[in-house]
Amino acid sequence: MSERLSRRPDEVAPPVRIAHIGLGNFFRAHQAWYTMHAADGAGWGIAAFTGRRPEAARALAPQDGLYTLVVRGPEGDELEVVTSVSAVHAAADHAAWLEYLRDPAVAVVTTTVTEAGYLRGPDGGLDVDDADVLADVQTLRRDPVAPVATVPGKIVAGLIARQAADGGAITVLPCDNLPGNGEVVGRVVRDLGALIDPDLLPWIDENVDFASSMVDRITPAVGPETAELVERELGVTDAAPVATEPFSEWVVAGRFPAGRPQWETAGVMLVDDVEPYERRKLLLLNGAHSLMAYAGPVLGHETVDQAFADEQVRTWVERLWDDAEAGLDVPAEDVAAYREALRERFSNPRMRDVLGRIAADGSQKLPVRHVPVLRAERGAGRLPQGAVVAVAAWVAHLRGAGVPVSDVAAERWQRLAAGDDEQAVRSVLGELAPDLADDAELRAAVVDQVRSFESGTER
Ligand SMILES: NC(=O)c1ccc[n+]([C@@H]2O[C@H](COP(=O)([O-])OP(=O)(O)OC[C@H]3O[C@@H](n4cnc5c(N)ncnc54)[C@H](O)[C@@H]3O)[C@@H](O)[C@H]2O)c1
Ligand SMILES: O=P(O)(O)OC[C@@H](O)[C@@H](O)[C@H](O)[C@H](O)CO
Repeated sequence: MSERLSRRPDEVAPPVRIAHIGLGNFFRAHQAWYTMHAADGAGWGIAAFTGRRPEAARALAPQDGLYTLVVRGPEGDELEVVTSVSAVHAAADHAAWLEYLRDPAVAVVTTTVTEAGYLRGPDGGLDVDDADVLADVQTLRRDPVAPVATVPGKIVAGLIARQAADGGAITVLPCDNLPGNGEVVGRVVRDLGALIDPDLLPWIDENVDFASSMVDRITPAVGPETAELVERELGVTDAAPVATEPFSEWVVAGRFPAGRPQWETAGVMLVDDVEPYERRKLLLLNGAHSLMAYAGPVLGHETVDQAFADEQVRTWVERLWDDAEAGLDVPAEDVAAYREALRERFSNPRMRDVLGRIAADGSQKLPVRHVPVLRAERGAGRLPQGAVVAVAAWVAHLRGAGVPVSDVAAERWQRLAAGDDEQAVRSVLGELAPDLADDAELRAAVVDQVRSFESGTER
């Protein structure tokens, strides 16, 4: 067995200036990589906390935060050891979290905790009925430095600690696939802050910059072959390697009052408004991903490249892209180039991006990836066939077709989708977008498609 990957005695970890929650694969393939490649990256270390379970921190701590990023091109792999993660902590290490947030040198908090991790209620604000949120409210009212469990709870606790320590201004930069992710975080943090201490809100308004970002780099779950490859190629044991694709984009809008790495020198686009980029990515890439995640397994496919090689699936995806294009505020030639890049990215056979990864938490994703297209196209009097297939495939998935359901709100949505298919489609559409449930032509198209998925007549 080879030696464990770790820093040599002369290799100093960069000083911590970023605190991150969600030590998953994507953070390690994306934000940590950009930070390392920034011209001033040697001055920007990241203290990364797991979101819930401690395993990722346990794997990375003996490696001093180092891990190998395997970039899987269609022809071969490139390996690189990422050095920007200076410290790793389990989610439960709340004292360490507060200490970083008190430190004026820490200028940015980033998050990758999935769409569900922000705990939004039906109106987009904090879900104040959620048991974990309620528990955090009680805890923080009792003792602002006591351990809390939710992401909004941790951010609020950190801001309370920073205010008390006079740590100064800071940026919170979410990196999850959510439109207006900065606004989303700003809202849940303020909602929670108001329940703990109304005096916190003016401090937040003055000192906290909620920045937004569009993030893009397809990063599949990691299998054992990745560690075997690292061992073979680099001659070290790495308990936490990550595999990703060559393509990468990060578009960021924020004020960064306490500073930030020179991310633009590593290819990050700093803009005033991320919305057009975000919309393009969510409707085209993520919309197609979700369509394939529900429809692909019904047709016998396990991975994105297998599904995309199926002529029927590809036709649906192209149709979905046609449907979405009308609602994009991006020049037509950019959309054409983006679609062409997606065709290549989805066809990369070496990624082995399993559809089950993408299928999780559809209840958080369809409202963002498909409902805007359904609304816009129905408003224009057209029937968007691609979005119809995506919704129908999700309904069939909730009813037992394809990969097993894994969703934070599985019980509620499976209940809505159960029983008579016409009623099921009406209920699911009504919950996704009440205005769409009254649309008989749309309902009929979705019902037809659900029936063909369930009867196997797609083949
Ligand atoms: N993987 C990708 O291709 C990709 C690309 C762009 C954006 N993203 C964004 O990154 C997120 C994470 O993807 P990943 O590939 O790193 O997944 P992952 O499974 O490797 O990591 C998920 C991370 O989220 C944390 N988490 C999950 N639920 C949480 C909760 N309720 N509260 C707190 N933390 C929670 C986990 O602890 C873990 O750290 C995605 O949901 C997406 O929004 C992923
Ligand atoms: O990460 P999620 O769960 O929001 O969505 C699943 C995929 O669509 C997503 O991870 C893409 O791979 C990613 O957004 C590409 O940048």
